[in-house]
Amino acid sequence: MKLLNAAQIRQWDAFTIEHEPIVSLQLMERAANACTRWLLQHTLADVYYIFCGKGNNGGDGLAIARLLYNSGKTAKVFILESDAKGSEDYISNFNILHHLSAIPIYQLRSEQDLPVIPESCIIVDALFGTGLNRGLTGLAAQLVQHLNNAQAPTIAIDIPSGLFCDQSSRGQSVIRARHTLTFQVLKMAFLIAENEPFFGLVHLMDINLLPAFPDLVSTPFHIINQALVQRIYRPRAAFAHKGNFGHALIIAGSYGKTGAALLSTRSCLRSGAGLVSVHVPEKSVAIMQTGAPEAMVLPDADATTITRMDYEPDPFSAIGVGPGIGTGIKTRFFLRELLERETSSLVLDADALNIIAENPELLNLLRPGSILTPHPKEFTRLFGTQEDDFKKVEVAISKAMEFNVVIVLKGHRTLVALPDGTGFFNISGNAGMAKGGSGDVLTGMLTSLMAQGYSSKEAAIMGVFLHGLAGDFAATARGMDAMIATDIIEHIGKAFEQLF
Ligand SMILES: NC(=O)C1=CN([C@@H]2O[C@H](COP(=O)(O)OP(=O)(O)OC[C@H]3O[C@@H](n4cnc5c(N)ncnc54)[C@H](O)[C@@H]3O)[C@@H](O)[C@H]2O)[C@@H](O)CC1
Ligand SMILES: Nc1ncnc2c1ncn2[C@@H]1O[C@H](COP(=O)(O)OP(=O)(O)O)[C@@H](O)[C@H]1O
Ligand SMILES: [K+]
Repeated sequence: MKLLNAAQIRQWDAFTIEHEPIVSLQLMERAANACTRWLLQHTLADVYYIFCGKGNNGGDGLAIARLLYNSGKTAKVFILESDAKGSEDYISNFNILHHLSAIPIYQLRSEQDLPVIPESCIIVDALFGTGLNRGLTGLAAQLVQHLNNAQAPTIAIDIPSGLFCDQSSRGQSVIRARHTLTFQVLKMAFLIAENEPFFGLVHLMDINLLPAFPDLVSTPFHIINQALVQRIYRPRAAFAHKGNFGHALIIAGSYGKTGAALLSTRSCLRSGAGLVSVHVPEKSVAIMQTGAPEAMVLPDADATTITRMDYEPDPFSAIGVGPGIGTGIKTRFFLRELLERETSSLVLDADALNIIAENPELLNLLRPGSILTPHPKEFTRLFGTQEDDFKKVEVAISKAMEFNVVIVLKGHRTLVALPDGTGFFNISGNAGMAKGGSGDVLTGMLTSLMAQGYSSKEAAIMGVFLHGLAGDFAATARGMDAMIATDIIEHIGKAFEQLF
């Protein structure tokens, strides 16, 4: 699914108005109706303090005030005054409201006008929407601070006021909403970690924009959804044999970190590979054979670390390397040798990435289409500190292009950055996965998918989606606090079932 920017969303509104046909004011009424329905269903308050700007976001707020009033609620409207005349639909809604004398309208012209806000009311933030074109200053910034200091919860309409849709809002005055009711589609701002304090829980309000529009525009950004992954997934043929599903090799573990090797191997086994081998330090062999009897074990010559390749890498259809291997000198030599000898693409995670970060020339040895799976700290070690999280997305994509690899920047909204310059955000997964071992599980899944012949782009998109979905099922079964990485593995099968 394409992730549109603010300008494209505006064009989509206009396209719908032109082709449906529907006039702009009716579209605003549709948007306000959807928000009002949500407010009536999900909030218990009788009194709503509705703060409006003079653009269309403010117009939404005025229409919501009227609809809440019609539903028996008390609505008080506060208008952030400016020299602006107000958008056409704002003015229309203002005129309707003006005739309804039961709804008080207060004009905010200076700090003295800022109202006392009762704890028991709901604040509706309709100051600025996707039309924000500069940071908030003056009375607007004071009002935002005033609302953020209030005890009453704030519901933002479309986007918290002051938050930019497509660029960083660091250092700006921004509404901190408990919920955001956003129209039709997610905005990029909601996928970026640094914005978490502002948008709260995001709810999509369907306003029936015409579905034909997104096909007409191009964007480098996409959202990974079930439909996309279903198109990638290839069901297993009934007459298939294990030779059809590749041979995956996991290189993982060191003394005290055999668990990382076990988690990657088990998740690799659970994700469909025909054969799975695992290269571990000699002392880990018995643990591996007991913990993952379906896998074949290649013992290292060294008792406690990975040091040597005593086998040819070529027979393996995919190799995943890194979880728990440490960054010791012999392991560093090993990784260099692997990168020099291996002719196909790899999945590189954890300490493999840390070794590369210390020896950046190794980046030039990566085969095209290799997958790197850094978490934010590993990403910083590899590619330096970025000034904000939007920049991080930009750098991930530019590095994917520069080194012709796939970069999976992990987090709540994992980004799959592709060498063709596009970026795919994953929206499955939950905070229960923020525990040691979850990343090892992802490495096993990606290696398994690559071994089965999925391209690195397909494997990365499908792998992060299934990993998150398995995490969501694990959270339902065990709870976010209690779930562990093993529970994610246990639910990989259920995640695959969603693709049939
Ligand atoms: N027909 C439509 O186009 C629809 C639009 N909708 C609403 O319209 C919103 C977008 O409306 P607009 O494009 O009018 O934009 P806004 O309502 O975000 O307001 C933009 C206005 O504020 C001014 N402004 C921007 N940044 C400012 C700043 N920092 N300080 C002071 N003034 C600033 C702009 O110059 C402009 O006049 C959406 O977020 C959504 O809420 C919805 O009603 C759905 C339908
Ligand atoms: N809050 C969260 N929401 C969704 N997914 C998360 C969250 N926290 C972590 N994850 C996922 O769990 C995995 C953690 O990986 P990583 O940090 O490498 O862990 P590990 O140390 O176990 O290897 C990533 O795939 C990440 O996307
Ligand atoms: K808003």
